[in-house]
Amino acid sequence: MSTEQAIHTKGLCKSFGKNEVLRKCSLTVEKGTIYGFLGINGAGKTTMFKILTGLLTPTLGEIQVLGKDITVQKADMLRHIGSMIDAPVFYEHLSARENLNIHLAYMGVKKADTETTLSKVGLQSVGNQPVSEFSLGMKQRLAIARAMVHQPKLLILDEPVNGLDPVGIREMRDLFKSLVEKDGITILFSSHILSEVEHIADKIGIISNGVIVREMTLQELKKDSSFNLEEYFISIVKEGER
Ligand SMILES: Nc1ncnc2c1ncn2[C@@H]1O[C@H](COP(=O)(O)OP(=O)(O)OP(=O)(O)O)[C@@H](O)[C@H]1O
Repeated sequence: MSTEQAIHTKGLCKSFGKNEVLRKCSLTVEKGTIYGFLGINGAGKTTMFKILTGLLTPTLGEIQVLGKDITVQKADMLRHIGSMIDAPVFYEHLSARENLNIHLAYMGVKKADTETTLSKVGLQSVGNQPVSEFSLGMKQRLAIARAMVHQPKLLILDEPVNGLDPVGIREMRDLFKSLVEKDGITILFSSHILSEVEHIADKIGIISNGVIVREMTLQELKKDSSFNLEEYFISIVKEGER
């Protein structure tokens, strides 16, 4: 694997019983880039993210994350990955700040700038408030804060802007871009908001029925002046159904 790749999977398969959810998936995310992972409901995005973060074991195939085999060096690797997968769960009676501190302790990180992280996601003024008093969007922001507070090299975010208002979506877009441009982080994310993907992704991957059917940079795709991500996505998905 090239050292310039943050994630590389080859022939990755995952079955739940007789249900083949991922089939021979090859996915490559270059370091310091933003990768948008697209697919209709049930296509296999979350399953892929769970495998990449060690929450699920693949049935077959190779996975390199930051140059290491995640299935073998899981504990070491998790320190360098920040993730947000499924609905975030917090200690509701504790404050946002306390939740971040618990996460840091769990990750074995002694020094971290929780204040700056809270400020980056726009929660600095409510850092002492119990999470039970947070709105859905505030919890989403806190989940993003938790994914990044231990300064990972790689962020894996399943629908990170879900539930955010238009202002929040723009703020998170700017945050993700700055994490990549200033801190050299790599981001793999999924979203059904294709306009958002078009705004920030360098590369997209489309998964259909557990198969990665396309992987292209947006730069390549936009060479066609009439390119429209929504039309492109729908045509690829329909192709896969035929
Ligand atoms: N733990 C599990 N046991 C059995 N089947 C599962 C399990 N997790 C996921 N699946 C199945 O795997 C398939 C892919 O699910 P997955 O959650 O990866 O899709 P997704 O692309 O993330 O969908 P969405 O856009 O709705 O979040 C679905 O058919 C789902 O029912």
